[in-house]
Amino acid sequence: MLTEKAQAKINLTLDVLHKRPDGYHEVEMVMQTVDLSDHLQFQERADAEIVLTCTAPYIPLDQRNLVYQAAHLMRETYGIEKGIHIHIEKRIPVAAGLAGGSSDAAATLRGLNRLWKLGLSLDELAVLGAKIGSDVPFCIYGGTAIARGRGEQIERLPSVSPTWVVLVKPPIAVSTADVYGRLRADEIEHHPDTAGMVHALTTGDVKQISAGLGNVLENVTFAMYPEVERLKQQLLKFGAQGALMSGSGPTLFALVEREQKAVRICNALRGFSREVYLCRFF
Ligand SMILES: C[C@](O)(CO)[C@H](O)COP(=O)(O)OP(=O)(O)OC[C@H]1O[C@@H](n2ccc(N)nc2=O)[C@H](O)[C@@H]1O
Ligand SMILES: Nc1ncnc2c1ncn2[C@@H]1O[C@H](COP(=O)(O)OP(=O)(O)OP(=O)(O)O)[C@@H](O)[C@H]1O
Repeated sequence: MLTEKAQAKINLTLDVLHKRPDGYHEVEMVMQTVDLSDHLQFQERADAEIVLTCTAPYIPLDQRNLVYQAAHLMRETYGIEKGIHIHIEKRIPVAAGLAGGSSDAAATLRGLNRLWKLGLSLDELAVLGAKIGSDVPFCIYGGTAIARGRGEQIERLPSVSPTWVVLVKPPIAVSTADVYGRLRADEIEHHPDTAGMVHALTTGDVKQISAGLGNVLENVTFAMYPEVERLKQQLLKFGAQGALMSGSGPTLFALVEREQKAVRICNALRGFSREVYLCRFF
């Protein structure tokens, strides 16, 4: 049996440049993985089936699951007829803006590449991953990177110091397509400074990184779910230097310099939310 971890991601910046003729949005985002991860186990089967099991209920285990799509794509592309059982131990909150499904798909591509001894590079896996979803290529590499295009063009950045991250997820699920669908790309007033964030990351200074956080999807999700904005205000009130919504939301995060302070913020948040996580850049 082979295992693979699937890390959650946060968007330190998320900028939309314009809407494209193909319906997707041209983005520029600074992405970072954190050490909150799903655990996947791969076991070969004697038949030719793709079988999924998952610890979390309500997640589809058929073609709708991105893990199924990744396994199917690998078999089709490389003419593999072997069956596979993939067990997903879910720890990343679902429909949260943390790329849980995308990261599971990326881990499946990496895991099957090893299991079936295909010898593919990460760059080759990222090209396959883009066929499944815009966030999948970044999840193939993990770490710190700038994503451009519809999110699939990845420029990897040097790894940064393992900053503490407080995550809090309001009890709602947000559809990424809905949020992009409501965005008016030509009416965005404040674009985050991507280059500034890349520079701030090189200093490792949490204050400077926090000051540069920005996500143009925040206002769209806040308008749909005002409780997300209220929770962001709570996070700031509890002493976070900066806070931001990740991806299309609704998860919010704050970067914190010292562990003790991060623990204090988590404890304060637990009075308001059942889903609070303490993790680090990974
Ligand atoms: C919000 C982010 O998670 C930030 O990292 C990503 O931009 C979205 O990545 P994702 O969930 O992997 O997105 P996909 O599964 O490729 O697309 C879901 C839907 O989001 C919209 N979408 C996605 C990416 C993009 N650059 N422009 C878009 O308009 C499209 O309506 C698409 O149908
Ligand atoms: N392996 C998977 N894990 C979780 N959800 C999955 C998976 N495969 C498909 N899905 C479906 O995808 C939907 C979105 O889940 P996911 O957790 O990937 O969202 P997300 O974290 O908001 O992603 P992103 O940040 O890329 O927009 C869920 O409603 C779920 O039914």
